[in-house]
Amino acid sequence: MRRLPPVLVEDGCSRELVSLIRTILAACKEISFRVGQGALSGVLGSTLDENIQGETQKKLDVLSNQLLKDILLESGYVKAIASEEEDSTVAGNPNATYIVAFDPLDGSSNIDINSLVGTIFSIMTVDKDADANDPAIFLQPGHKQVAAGYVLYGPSTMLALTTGKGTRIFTLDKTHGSFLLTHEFASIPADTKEFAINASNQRFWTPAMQNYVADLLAGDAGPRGKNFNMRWIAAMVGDVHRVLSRGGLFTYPEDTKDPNKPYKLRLLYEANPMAMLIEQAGGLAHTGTERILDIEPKEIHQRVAVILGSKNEVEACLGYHK
Ligand SMILES: O=P(O)(O)OC[C@H]1O[C@](O)(COP(=O)(O)O)[C@@H](O)[C@@H]1O
Ligand SMILES: [Mg+2]
Ligand SMILES: [Mg+2]
Repeated sequence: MRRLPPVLVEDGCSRELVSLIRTILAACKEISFRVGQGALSGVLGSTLDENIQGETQKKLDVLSNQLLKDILLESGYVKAIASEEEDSTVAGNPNATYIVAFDPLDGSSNIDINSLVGTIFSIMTVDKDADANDPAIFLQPGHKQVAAGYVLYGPSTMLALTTGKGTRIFTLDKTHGSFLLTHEFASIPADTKEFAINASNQRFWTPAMQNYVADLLAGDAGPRGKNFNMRWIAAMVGDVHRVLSRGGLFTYPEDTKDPNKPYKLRLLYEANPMAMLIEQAGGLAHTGTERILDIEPKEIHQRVAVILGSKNEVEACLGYHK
């Protein structure tokens, strides 16, 4: 089986980009080890702190963030980083041209129940003379990402990665510490009978989403004429991995539960990298009104509605939003 670096070199990635991706993965291997140690790691449970978004930080959120931040800033490959767990961006090498946005640990509520979590990352470029201290360098639409990926810490540790030439899946060989190519090109089936949504928010959805899900639930007796199955892992990284593996529709739509927070998922380090991975595997990623990768971000922790997955099913869902 092929190791990651030669695969990236064959794709025409620069030496620097390959090194940057390997640097991110070095931190992810350490996170994988800590997650695998579970209760023995001493980092389960919450801290007494909240992040800038008002969410309680888990000890593993903080540790994962520190590992990624330290290794990236020390590497010299990045001009700046943006993280879910950092109030603002953090400057790195002023002469570098890469910037990285990441969700150090996605699915935090799963940590204490030994369920799926992962790390999501997005890599973009900036001018050499751009100001490393200016958060605005991150405000680029997702179609400008040069690479995006996630590492899923499950029964095995897997990497889904795209540099714009398809989406590949690697598995961490823990005996050697290498990511090996185990799925050359992910291809999401256009049709599906599976969807993922947090149904406890149903009464807060827009009428369009209420109608769409009602028709899915009506099954073969309803207008869709087929029965659907439902799954919810409560970690976007796990739900997206299922969609990449066997198709499906995943959505975290707009809701009115908290009038100050109509959307849950973050654009720069959740929606954008996942949208690139999904599109590169033949799927679609939309908000209901626009393609996720075309959104012009206004701030680094911006949230968006997300509807992604199997092409025909996402289009069916969008049909209700017209
Ligand atoms: O708690 P809910 O409503 O099921 O939301 C789950 C969603 O929240 C998230 O866990 C948010 O990510 P973080 O854990 O990084 O904050 C997504 O991964 C997931 O899809
Ligand atoms: Mg997350
Ligand atoms: Mg997180």
